[in-house]
Amino acid sequence: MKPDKLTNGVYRVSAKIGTRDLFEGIWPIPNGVMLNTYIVQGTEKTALIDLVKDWDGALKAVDEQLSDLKLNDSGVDYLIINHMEPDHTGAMNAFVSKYPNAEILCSEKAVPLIKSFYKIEKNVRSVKDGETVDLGGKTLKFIMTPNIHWPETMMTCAEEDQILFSCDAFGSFGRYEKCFDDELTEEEKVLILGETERYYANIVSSFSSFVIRGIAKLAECPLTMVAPSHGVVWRKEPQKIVDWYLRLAKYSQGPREKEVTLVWSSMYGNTAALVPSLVAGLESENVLVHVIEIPKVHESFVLEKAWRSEGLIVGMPTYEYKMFPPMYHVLDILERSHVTGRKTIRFGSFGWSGGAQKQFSEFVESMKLDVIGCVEYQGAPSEEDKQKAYEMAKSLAQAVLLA
Ligand SMILES: Cc1cc2nc3c(=O)[nH]c(=O)nc-3n(C[C@H](O)[C@H](O)[C@H](O)COP(=O)(O)O)c2cc1C
Repeated sequence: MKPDKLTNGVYRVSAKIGTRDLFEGIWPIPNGVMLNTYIVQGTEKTALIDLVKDWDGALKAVDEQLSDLKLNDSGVDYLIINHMEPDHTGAMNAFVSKYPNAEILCSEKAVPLIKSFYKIEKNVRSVKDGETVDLGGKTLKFIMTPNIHWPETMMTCAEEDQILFSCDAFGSFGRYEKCFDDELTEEEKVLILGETERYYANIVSSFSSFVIRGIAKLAECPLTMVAPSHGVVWRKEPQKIVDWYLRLAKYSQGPREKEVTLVWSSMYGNTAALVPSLVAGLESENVLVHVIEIPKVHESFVLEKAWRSEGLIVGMPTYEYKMFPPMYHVLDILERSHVTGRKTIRFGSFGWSGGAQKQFSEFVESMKLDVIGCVEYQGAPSEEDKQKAYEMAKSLAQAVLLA
């Protein structure tokens, strides 16, 4: 791969990570993910913005592209660390060995993290909100954006070129052949829709209030490009990704999309037997439903759909006096990611005592779910249970449409 030129003196070097591993050790990446590093060359100084970790050949790939830019000869004066997560800093010790005189610029909160993660203290300097550094004809301005995604997070803006280096913010899952949004193939245009929403829901959603605050702060910066550390550079429509992230962040408060996520699990088919009636009830009101079976589908995809949906239907049987364990795990993930306030139905079968509903009630409280109703039955559902489920799903659909 060759470095991608954003504009004169500004480049991206990147690695395309394959599909084998999990992102953050938890989220599947069936379409891979990009790790992007940026270089800004002024007439006097050069800065490198965010690193990669040694993952699936990323270090070698990025190193080769840096050689292409002849950085090995001219050197690097500054390493800008926007965010300390190891996918952007893992190569820090290798960087320091290669460029021992470079100054590392980061937020105040990143300084102790650099020390604890990489044992590096020398040449580390914290910068303040709004502080700038002059590279000679190119000015980098630092904007503190805490908790998008860790507390130490900041963004860097190349002022003259109006390019925002946003690290995790405005990122997407997926590998893309070319660098820019206007170079996406038709297939990639479809891919990036889901992979941006899934990235947001999986990685960023619990920090949505900070995203809303951060985006308000960015209003002062005119943008011609948004350059995140995962995904593509948004050049044709830089505002599109900002507005899209704002919409995703606002799903935390509502209104959300007038859709329902129906997530279910079943050992022997008695809980599953109610799914067609629920789907029919929703479809009778023309409400889009995402039907997902657990644990066959990873919770990453449940979170993506549940994040955008106004309605939620959860079905699971009782298992050892509690919920069927895979569904407990899914609800735990939804709760941690702040999927709150959804209009909700719960359904499921039990054998003799029940117990799933009691445990589910704890999530109702912690997730502030707006419960429309519950259809729970012993063994197989009766025709009456199915009719009740149909009517309840219809009421849910009507409530979703009114939201
Ligand atoms: C390992 C196991 C544990 C179960 N524990 C309970 C229980 O504690 N209380 C209960 O009422 N039913 C219990 N059941 C019965 C199931 O809830 C019942 O078979 C139900 O119909 C299963 O729904 P499904 O067909 O959707 O899997 C258990 C079943 C299994 C296999």
